[in-house]
Amino acid sequence: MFRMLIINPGSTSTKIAVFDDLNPVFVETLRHSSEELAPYNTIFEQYEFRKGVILNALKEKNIPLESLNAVVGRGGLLKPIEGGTYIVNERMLEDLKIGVQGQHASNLGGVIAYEIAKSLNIPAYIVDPVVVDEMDEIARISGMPEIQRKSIFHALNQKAVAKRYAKEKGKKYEELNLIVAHLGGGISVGAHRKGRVVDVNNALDGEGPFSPERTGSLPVGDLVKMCFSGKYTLEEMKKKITGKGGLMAYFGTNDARDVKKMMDEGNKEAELVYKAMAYQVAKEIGMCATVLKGEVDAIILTGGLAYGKEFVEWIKERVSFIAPVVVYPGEDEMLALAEGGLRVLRGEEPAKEYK
Ligand SMILES: Nc1ncnc2c1ncn2[C@@H]1O[C@H](COP(=O)(O)OP(=O)(O)O)[C@@H](O)[C@H]1O
Ligand SMILES: CCCC(=O)OP(=O)(O)O
Repeated sequence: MFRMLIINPGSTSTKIAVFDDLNPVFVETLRHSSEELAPYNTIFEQYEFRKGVILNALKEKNIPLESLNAVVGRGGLLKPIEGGTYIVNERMLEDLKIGVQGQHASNLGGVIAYEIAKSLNIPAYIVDPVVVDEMDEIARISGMPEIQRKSIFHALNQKAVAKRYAKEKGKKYEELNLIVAHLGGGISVGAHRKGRVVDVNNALDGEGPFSPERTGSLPVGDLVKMCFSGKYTLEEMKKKITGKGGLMAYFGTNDARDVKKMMDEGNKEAELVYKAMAYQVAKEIGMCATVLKGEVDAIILTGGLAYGKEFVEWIKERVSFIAPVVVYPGEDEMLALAEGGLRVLRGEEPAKEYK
């Protein structure tokens, strides 16, 4: 039996679990409000806070660190790589620390996993990081030669729920065409063609639907004017797009439940913006249907926002004509991380090396 600590830092939460093989000993989601994270200017500044939260959870559950055989973290903004389980090595650590493709909480997954594992002399892994890249060449063309579209998305959960759906239908993931919308702090909508995510919006950096804390795509001309208005620094503009965009910008909260409450209390702006977020998700799903030439076996809605019944209904009413809609609220990421770690610990596959 192998005992693994699983670490999954998201933009609005830290998810922690301990698995004995594939049996969860405990799984916990600690949500972080925007106020709680406000004092930290960079993701890396959150290191001690997030690590502390993880070590406290282990202490509270009376799980001795020495009982662990490996630590598995959600992987961050590395260079584009193929999916799979990677050993955390020095080169990866460096790229996670500098944020070679940007800043996101998942960068801390590998770093914290490495630090905890190092002190125990056990291995640290990451699985299917947010930079898994299976995009078709045609999808990379942006319309401006200097800019290429990038694959940055909830690869771990999108793949995990797509495989779960396939299993439930008695099919192979590689036999199906699926559209998966991960609705979390960031939102990504991916076109999965026969087991490959051939197109997906960059969920981090100004593409796709707006989300609890991101703007998604914006009218480019207006954005350029704002950038050159002299009112904002580069850092301020970046924060407006990622971290302080979307629901945060309109209402000062990244918690969709707060916005729902405002809507229920009669706030018309809250209703309009919450509905607009669902509208943009539906439009993105429609785009993915064209990528798959209309041959779509199912549309899967997942992530924290998929717990919102109205939110799901607003999407469904616009996309149900494309294919059956299946809802898996929350995520399957913790089990997917444990599965990825265990395959390597059991010697079923070698850990990949990040170069
Ligand atoms: N019951 C619910 N109804 C509506 N939204 C919810 C519910 N539970 C969580 N959420 C929203 O889901 C979002 C976080 O999703 P999650 O997938 O956990 O994010 P991340 O992993 O990116 O931090 C937050 O905006 C949160 O308010
Ligand atoms: C960086 C892409 C994945 C993402 O947006 O994750 P969160 O929703 O956890 O912020």
